[in-house]
Amino acid sequence: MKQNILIVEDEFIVANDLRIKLTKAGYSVCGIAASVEEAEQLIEKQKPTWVLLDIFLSNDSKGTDLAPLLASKNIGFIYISANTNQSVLETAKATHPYGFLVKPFREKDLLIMLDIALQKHQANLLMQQQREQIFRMQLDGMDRGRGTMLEKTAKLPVIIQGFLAFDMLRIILPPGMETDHIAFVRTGYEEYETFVNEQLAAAAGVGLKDWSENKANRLDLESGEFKNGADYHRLLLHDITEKRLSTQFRLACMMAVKRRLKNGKHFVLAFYSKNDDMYTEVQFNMLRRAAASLDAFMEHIINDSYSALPGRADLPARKPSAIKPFSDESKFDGIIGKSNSLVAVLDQIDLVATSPTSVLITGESGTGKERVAQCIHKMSLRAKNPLVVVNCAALPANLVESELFGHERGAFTGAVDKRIGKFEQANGGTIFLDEIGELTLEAQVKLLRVLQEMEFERVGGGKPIKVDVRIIAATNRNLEKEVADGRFRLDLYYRLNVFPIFVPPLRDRKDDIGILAKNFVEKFALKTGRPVTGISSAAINQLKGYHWPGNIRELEHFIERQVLIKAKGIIEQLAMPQSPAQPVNENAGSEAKLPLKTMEEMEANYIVHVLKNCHGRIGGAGGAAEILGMPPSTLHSRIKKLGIKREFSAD
Ligand SMILES: Nc1ncnc2c1ncn2[C@@H]1O[C@H](COP(=O)(O)OP(=O)(O)OP(=O)(O)O)[C@@H](O)[C@H]1O
Repeated sequence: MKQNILIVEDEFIVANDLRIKLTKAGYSVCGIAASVEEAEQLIEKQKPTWVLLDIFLSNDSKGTDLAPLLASKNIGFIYISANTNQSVLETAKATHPYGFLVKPFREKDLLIMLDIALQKHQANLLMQQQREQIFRMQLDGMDRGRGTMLEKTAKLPVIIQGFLAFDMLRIILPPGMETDHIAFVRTGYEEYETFVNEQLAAAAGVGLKDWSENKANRLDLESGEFKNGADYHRLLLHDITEKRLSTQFRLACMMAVKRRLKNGKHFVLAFYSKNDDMYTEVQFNMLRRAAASLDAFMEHIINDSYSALPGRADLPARKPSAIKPFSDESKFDGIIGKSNSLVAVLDQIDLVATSPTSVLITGESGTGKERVAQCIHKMSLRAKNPLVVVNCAALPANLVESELFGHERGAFTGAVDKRIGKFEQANGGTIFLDEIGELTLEAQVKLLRVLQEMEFERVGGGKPIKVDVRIIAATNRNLEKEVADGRFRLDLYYRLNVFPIFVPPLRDRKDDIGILAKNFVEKFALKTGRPVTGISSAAINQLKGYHWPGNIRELEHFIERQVLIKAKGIIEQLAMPQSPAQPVNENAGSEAKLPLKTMEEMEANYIVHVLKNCHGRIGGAGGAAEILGMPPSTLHSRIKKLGIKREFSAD
C-alpha cells in the first residue's frame, strides 16, 4: 500500500527537505503542518496513514500532544527532534511511537526506520484485527443458555484476555441483582480467581454493608477513561477503595468504560494492570469496541438474572473460587511455569504465533529461548512445514553463504555435491536463527539481503531462488549495545526486532522453580528408570535460594544429577552449587575487604573457576560447558567477550 505521509515540522526548510527525500523514495507526502492545530486539520482532510512528528512546534504546541489523536486513529508515527533531554524523551516514549530520530539524521537512517516501522505497524494492525475477529467469534459461540451468572461469565476473562490484556477485570452490574460486582484476578495463563461483593469488600478491608453503600465503588464514570502511572496514583490519593484494591492486587494502572443497555441500565468494565503504562488510546479504543461487542451478552445475563430473582441461590460462593475455564496444557508445548513474567511471555507467543511477523527472542543463556521459538512455530499456520534451526555461533565465517543459501556442485574447492541451504530447507516454514548476535558483520550483510528480498542464489549458481520463510531470531546479547558498539548492523536489527519477546532469567521467576524441579525429577526418574518419586519443599526452598546463572538448563542438569545420586525415594537435601555471587574458595574469609564487582567480573571469575576445575576443557561430558549448563559454542563466545585468557581454556 502506498503510504500517505504527513510531516509535522515547524522549520519549513527541514520539512521541505524531508518532503523531497520521501517523495524520491516513493512515498506520497500529503502535507506539511507547522503546529498541532494545523496537523489536526490536515489529518481530518488528508487522512494520512503515517506521520513524521517534530516535538517542539509553532504556537508553543508540542508534537507529543498530537499522539493520542494519532493512536485513536491507528496512524503510526515517528518523532524527529533535535531535543534529547531526558524529560522530552520520557514524555515521547510514553506515547508509544514507532521510533525516534535525532536531528540531524542521515537520509538512509530515516528511510530504514520508516520502512521497518511501516512493516511493524501493519503487522500490529493485522494482529489487532485477528484478535478482534477471534474475540467476536468466541463471544458468539458462548453458551448463554443455562447456569448461574458466575458460570455464564466464567469464560469471559479468558476470551477478553486474548483481545485485551489485564491482571484484574471488574464487572460492575446494575444494583439490585444477586451480585452487582464480579472481579476476575489473573493467577496463571488461563487461570483466574473470582471475587464477588463479599470477597471484594474483604479485599478492600471493609464490611459488606460499607462496600455496598459506597457509591464510589461503582466507579463514577461519564463514559470511560484510562489512568496510567502518575494519573492512577493521583486517583488512589482520594479513593480509598481503589487504593486498597491496588495494594491488595499490586495494580498500577486502570481503564474503564460505562455502557448503557437497551433497558436504560448500565454496566461498567474496568481493566487493571500491574504494568504502569499498559493502557493508551489504542487500548482504550479496543476496550470500547470490546464493550460494544459485549452489550448483547451482558444484556442477556442481566435480564436472565433479574427474572431469576428472588430466591435463586446461585451466588455468592463464600470463598473466592479459582476458575480455570479452558486450560489447554499442551498449547505451549512443554513450556512449564506459572509466574507472572512467564505468563506475559505466553501471552506474547499467543499473540504473534499465527501472524507472519518476524520475532526476536532475547534473554540469558538457558532461559528457554529455543523452546519459545519451537512453540511459536508449532502454534503457527506453518506448523506442518519445517522449523530449521541455524546456530549462528557455529557457522564458519567462510561457509556462511553455502550453509544458508546452499551451493552448486563444484562451486568451490570441496563442493563435491550440490547442497540445499537452510533457507531453502525452511521454505514454507520457519527459520530459527539462534545466537544471531554472534554473526560476523560480513555475514550480517548477506543475511540482510535475504531478509529484504526473500530471494538469493546458491553459491556458484546464477538462478535466483525465491522462498517464503518466517524468521525467528534469538540472542543472549544486548543487541542495542552491540549496535551502539558497531558490532551489529542497525538495519538488520530493525528487520529482526519487529516483535521482541524477552524471556526473563530464572532468578526473576522463582515461582516457577518448584514446578520445574518437580517436572525434571519426573522426567529423569522415567528416563533413568530410578524410582525417585519427588522432591521435598525444603529442597525446593534451597533451589529458590540459588541464583541460577545457567538458568533452566542449569536447573535441569542439576536435577538430573540429583536423581542419579538419590537413586530412589524423595529428594530431601541438596548440595547446592557454589553461587558466583559469593566469593570463590580462594577468597574465602576475605570477603569484607573485596571491592564491589560488576556482574561481568563475577561471571568471568565464575567461568575461570569452573575452567580451572575442568583443566580448561570446554566440551564433552564433565566439561565446563556442561557444568555451566550452556552449549560449548555459547561458552566460547562468553570467554571471548569477557576477555578470559586462553591459558584457562584448552579447547
Ligand atoms: N519453561 C520451560 N519449561 C521446561 N523446560 C524448559 C523451559 N524453558 C527451558 N527449558 C529447558 O531448558 C533447556 C534450555 O532451554 P533453551 O535451549 O530453549 O534455552 P536458550 O535460552 O535457547 O539457551 P541458549 O541461549 O544457551 O541457546 C532446554 O533443555 C529446555 O528444554
